[in-house]
Amino acid sequence: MTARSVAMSVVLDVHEDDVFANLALPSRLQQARPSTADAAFATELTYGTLRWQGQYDAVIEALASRPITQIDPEPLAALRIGMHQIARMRVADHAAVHETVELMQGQASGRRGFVNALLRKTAKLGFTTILDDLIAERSGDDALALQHSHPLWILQSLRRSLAAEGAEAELESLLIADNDPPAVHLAALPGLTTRSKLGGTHTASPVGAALDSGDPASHPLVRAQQARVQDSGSQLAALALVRAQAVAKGERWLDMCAGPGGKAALLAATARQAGATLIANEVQPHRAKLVERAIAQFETEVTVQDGRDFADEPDAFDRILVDAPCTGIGALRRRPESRWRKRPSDVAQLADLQHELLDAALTAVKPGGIVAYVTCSPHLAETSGVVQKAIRQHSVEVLDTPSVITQLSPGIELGGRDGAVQLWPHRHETDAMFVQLLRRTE
Ligand SMILES: C[S@@+](CC[C@H](N)C(=O)[O-])C[C@H]1O[C@@H](n2cnc3c(N)ncnc32)[C@H](O)[C@@H]1O
Repeated sequence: MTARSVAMSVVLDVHEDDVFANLALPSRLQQARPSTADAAFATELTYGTLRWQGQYDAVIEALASRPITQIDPEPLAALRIGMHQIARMRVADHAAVHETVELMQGQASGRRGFVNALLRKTAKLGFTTILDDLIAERSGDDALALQHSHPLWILQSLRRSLAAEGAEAELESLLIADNDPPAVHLAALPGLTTRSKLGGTHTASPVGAALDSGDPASHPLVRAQQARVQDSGSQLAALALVRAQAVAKGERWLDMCAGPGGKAALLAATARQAGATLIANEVQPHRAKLVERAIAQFETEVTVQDGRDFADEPDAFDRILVDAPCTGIGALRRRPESRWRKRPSDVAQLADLQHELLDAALTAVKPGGIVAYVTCSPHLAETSGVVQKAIRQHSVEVLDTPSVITQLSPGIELGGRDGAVQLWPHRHETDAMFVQLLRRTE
């Protein structure tokens, strides 16, 4: 398999079978065993194509004079990866066209001809010229969405979320950051290693470092299970639960939605140091297995149940992390295809589930105990909306989350948000994590 055919097969599977590119690509590369340079080429071609798909589809539709939905999957995948080579990779136009059409070997000649003609036309007219004309035909958020390859509904929900903290002017910086492949962040597991041993540069998290380059899986401390790959925003969110108030020996902690176990590992390491006990829960059995693997060294119990059922265990925990299932639109940098997969209709359904999970947590936590409500989405319906509803229904004190995060990350610049913290890729170089700490007061 060549680098291009690896990219083509992943792009096709992402659309046809809903696979995740960050899982499919490594396994395809393992089978193909390309050189380091070819692996890098395949990675850039796959992720870049998925990230900028909004622009490529607009150009394809304009040149083909028909909607994307009327183009068969194979020619569409070939056109998308051909466009990415022409638009954003250092590949000569003739090579981009020729090599991409080669990927269509075995396909009907009509399909090959169609891909060939459209890519040639793109190269001849110039991708940027075609795109600029399309952007000029639109206005306002429609134009911005095309320019930055975001679905309109996501762009508008990001706009509303920034506006809620008086920072709407930062929207374009955020859209640019969303399209920037993020640096790999490591977390030093407390009690096992320290961040000064990780190398790289320090991040916003007190246990975090950003790697300049290299494969994180071969980092000696990752191999020794003393450090993990984890976004610094996620690190801060997990540590905020611990830092919210002093930990007493013997405390019981619950990570209600733990899969695949990133925050659970950080909490388990911290719990061991502090003399607390963590239970990590996950509803999906295959994700619970990932949690078991992530925290195997900590003798932490993993349960497999619906988090909402913890409502049947009132006053059982001193601290609960509700890292709720969400649209994930705060982590677009890491999951290039996710922006095209989510629908606006997902939000209301998720917000109901998020509310039920937070509701259960506020019952299962002891009076005086802490709940951290966390999402990797800044959407107001998934963040403040869920928290406000819970506050109306429970006796809780809304804790000053910004001051807890500032203790963890002195000097961090946080926007005002009713006691909550919203992190942003463009400002903090983290995913757009939302964190709200609540103390049960009854
Ligand atoms: C945002 S992810 C959690 C990420 C995790 N905390 C970490 O840091 O690795 C949300 C998780 O919640 C799980 N989930 C979804 N519905 C749930 C439910 N009703 N009860 C418990 N977990 C649920 C999902 O399967 C997913 O693994």
